[in-house]
Amino acid sequence: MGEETHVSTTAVSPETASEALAALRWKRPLVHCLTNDVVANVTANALLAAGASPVMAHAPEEAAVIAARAGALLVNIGTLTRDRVEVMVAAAEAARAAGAPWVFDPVGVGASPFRQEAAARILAIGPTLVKGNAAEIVTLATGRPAGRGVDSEEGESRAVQDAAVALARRLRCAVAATGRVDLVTDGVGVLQVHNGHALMGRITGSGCAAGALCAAVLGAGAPALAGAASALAYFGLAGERAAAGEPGPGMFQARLLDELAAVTPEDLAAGARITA
Ligand SMILES: Nc1ncnc2c1ncn2[C@@H]1O[C@H](COP(=O)(O)OP(=O)(O)O)[C@@H](O)[C@H]1O
Ligand SMILES: Cc1ncsc1CCOP(=O)(O)O
Ligand SMILES: [Mg+2]
Repeated sequence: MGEETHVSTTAVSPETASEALAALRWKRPLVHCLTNDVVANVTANALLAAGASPVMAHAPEEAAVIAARAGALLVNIGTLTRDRVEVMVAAAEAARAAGAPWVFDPVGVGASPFRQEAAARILAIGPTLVKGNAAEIVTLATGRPAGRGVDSEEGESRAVQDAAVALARRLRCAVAATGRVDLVTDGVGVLQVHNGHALMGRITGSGCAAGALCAAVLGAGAPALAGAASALAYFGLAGERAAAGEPGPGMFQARLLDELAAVTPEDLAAGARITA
């Protein structure tokens, strides 16, 4: 892939991130999650801790109805089945028709042709934001599987940024590629979110929670680029605080939930590290 150029965007200010969190706490958006079996519980807890209202509903009889009434929809393909693909397509179409933001998390998309084909169908509906780890974003952008299973193994590189920008341009939506530094782009500007801690990569469900928190912030009214960067800065700051004292992965996961609840908009104004 050749190198893409991007123009510099005004960095999302810590105040913008702070306002996004305040709006989330005020509006308490209903976030409909079509997510995987591994992380459903921790995702619901993360949304509740943040101040949003989660609902998990996979049944074909109701998924589209609930998606149309929710403040935002999350579509996460972590534990996909043929039936779930149909439910995801119907729910995403309903969210789009209702004008609600929806986030696509292509968990482990490089793991099998089945996931790649499902992702292509879902992406054709037009998500507001695609949020994946670096390998998942590279896979979607290039069509060549990267990563192993659901893990990234993709370092920061110009190739990841180029992939995110190319994908955003092709899909005409915002794209977030997570890792030690998260990249968020609308295909024109690129923001870097420096918040976070290495322990976040040692527990399952941190990427999935990041996608759910992005959906919550967008559901509270934030625009896609600034909203995704704000949500990732908030999550990263909670991770930094949870890692104080170097807990093991188990305690860290519990403390991460506590910190999602404890971080205030004022804390985020002081602690968000987002650059252009
Ligand atoms: N080494 C790291 N340093 C700081 N933050 C990290 C690190 N690894 C992951 N994160 C954070 O953890 C969350 C999940 O990212 P990632 O591990 O890339 O996703 P996934 O779990 O989908 O593979 C993101 O918010 C990201 O910023
Ligand atoms: C381990 C695993 N297997 C299928 S989905 C899943 C969870 C992935 O969670 P995350 O993307 O947040 O690491
Ligand atoms: Mg993930």
